[in-house]
Amino acid sequence: MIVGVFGGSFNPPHEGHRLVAETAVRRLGLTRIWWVVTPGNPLKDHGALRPLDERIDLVHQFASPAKSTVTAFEARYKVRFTADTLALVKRRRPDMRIVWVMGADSMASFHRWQEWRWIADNVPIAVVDRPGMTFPALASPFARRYAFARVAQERASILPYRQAPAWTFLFGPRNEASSTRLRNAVAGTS
Ligand SMILES: Nc1ncnc2c1ncn2[C@@H]1O[C@H](COP(=O)(O)OP(=O)(O)OP(=O)(O)O)[C@@H](O)[C@H]1O
Ligand SMILES: O=C(O)c1ccc[n+]([C@@H]2O[C@H](COP(=O)([O-])O)[C@@H](O)[C@H]2O)c1
Repeated sequence: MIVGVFGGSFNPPHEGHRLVAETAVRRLGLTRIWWVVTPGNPLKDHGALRPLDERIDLVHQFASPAKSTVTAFEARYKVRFTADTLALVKRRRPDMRIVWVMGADSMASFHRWQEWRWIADNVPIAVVDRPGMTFPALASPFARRYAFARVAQERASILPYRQAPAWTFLFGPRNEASSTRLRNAVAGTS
């Protein structure tokens, strides 16, 4: 079983998230993709964050792509940092191969995450391109420090079988959608 672990605020979910999930399933050959709805990104202001239950419902309505599982286990197990989330999954499900899935904007600031080197050293990572974020991601401290561990996107399907550190950057169709933009549109500020 090969699972893509795709964490997000999903505040609200949008087509960009769907593209990330579909891209990861197809190009990595995932058995399932878990949409892990965070109780709150440790680096973000939570002022505009909708309640967890509401975001889970929205992701459920939205995460129709085949092979999707929507989960709020971070809240259930009281973990918030991704390193703890991934350590928990590895401990509880040693039978599974996992890949951390994120967008290029997250890769650009990945070096600010708690224990980011532990994540990179222990879990293969797949990054999906995002408009405006290609260069910041590929010039990031993560990309530079782990340049030796990059897997060419043409070989992305071997990533789940590689010992970490291993990561790939998936170019391809991109989507402009953003939760901030959707929230601002609802609030009438854009
Ligand atoms: N349009 C997109 N293209 C590629 N990746 C995306 C896109 N939108 C979100 N992601 C990725 O999905 C994950 C969850 O993102 P998140 O829920 O923060 O959405 P967001 O649109 O970036 O939200 P916000 O505008 O509130 O910061 C992150 O890994 C992020 O990089
Ligand atoms: O662990 C961290 O330090 C950390 C810092 C920033 C973001 N994350 C995780 O990255 C995922 C995407 O977050 P977001 O808010 O951009 O959707 C989500 O699972 C967050 O918990 C994790």
